[in-house]
Amino acid sequence: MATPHIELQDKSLIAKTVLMPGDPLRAKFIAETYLKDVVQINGVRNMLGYTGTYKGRRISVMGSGMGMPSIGIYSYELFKFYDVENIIRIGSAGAYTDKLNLYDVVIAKNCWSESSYAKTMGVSGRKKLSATKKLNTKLKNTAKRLGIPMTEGTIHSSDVFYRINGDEYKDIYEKHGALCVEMESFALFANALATGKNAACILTISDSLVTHEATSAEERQNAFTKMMEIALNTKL
Ligand SMILES: O=P(O)(O)O[C@H]1O[C@H](CO)[C@@H](O)[C@H]1O
Ligand SMILES: O=c1cc[nH]c(=O)[nH]1
Repeated sequence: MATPHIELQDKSLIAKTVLMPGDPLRAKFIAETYLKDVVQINGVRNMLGYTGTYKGRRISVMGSGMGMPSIGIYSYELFKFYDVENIIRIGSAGAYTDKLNLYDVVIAKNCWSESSYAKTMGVSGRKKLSATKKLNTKLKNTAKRLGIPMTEGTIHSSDVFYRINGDEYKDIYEKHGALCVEMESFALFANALATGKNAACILTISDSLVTHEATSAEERQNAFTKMMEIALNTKL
């Protein structure tokens, strides 16, 4: 059974755990760099997805696209129609505090958003949704074992990348405690709630709204390997 956005008929070809970067080419990089015995599981709209093995365990990796409507579609189809149990988003984020530097790794304890996604879906009227605690615990243990420092906290899931008021982040940092901004976790966490599945989000700082430092497009695609290795080395 295929869905409108995932062409795969045989759902057994998708692993129970899916790593989900926004960028489909980051998914391709992970498959080519880390996985063995790789098969492509999706190519619809170029939203590349792969299943392979990592240290003998089956794992899938698939792009989500940018923004909540996009990850909302892919993660719902994976949870609801392909029997996926765990989705770990591995994304890039802009820092809201000078305590975070480029390439630092952040794990979302929860995310705050202005988005109406959870309400529209009928899942929650709340503006702050949590990651699945048991997933976060395992991811944090892996990071510790690998010696990779990881900051846990609230993140901001935004509907807008280019805001007219470039200082708005200061209020969001102060009022909601959001350490950094990305654009998908709120919808992913809402879909996990809607389907009774598990979701987490690990991010690499790609730029800073405070210092205006930034990484290149190529680095965002291929160089954020610490978060990939934390997710890949976590047994679920
Ligand atoms: O690097 P990814 O995972 O795409 O994540 C971040 O990058 C994109 C914006 O450049 C948004 O999707 C945001 O959430
Ligand atoms: O959503 C995002 C992702 C990275 N950097 C930002 O400033 N925003």
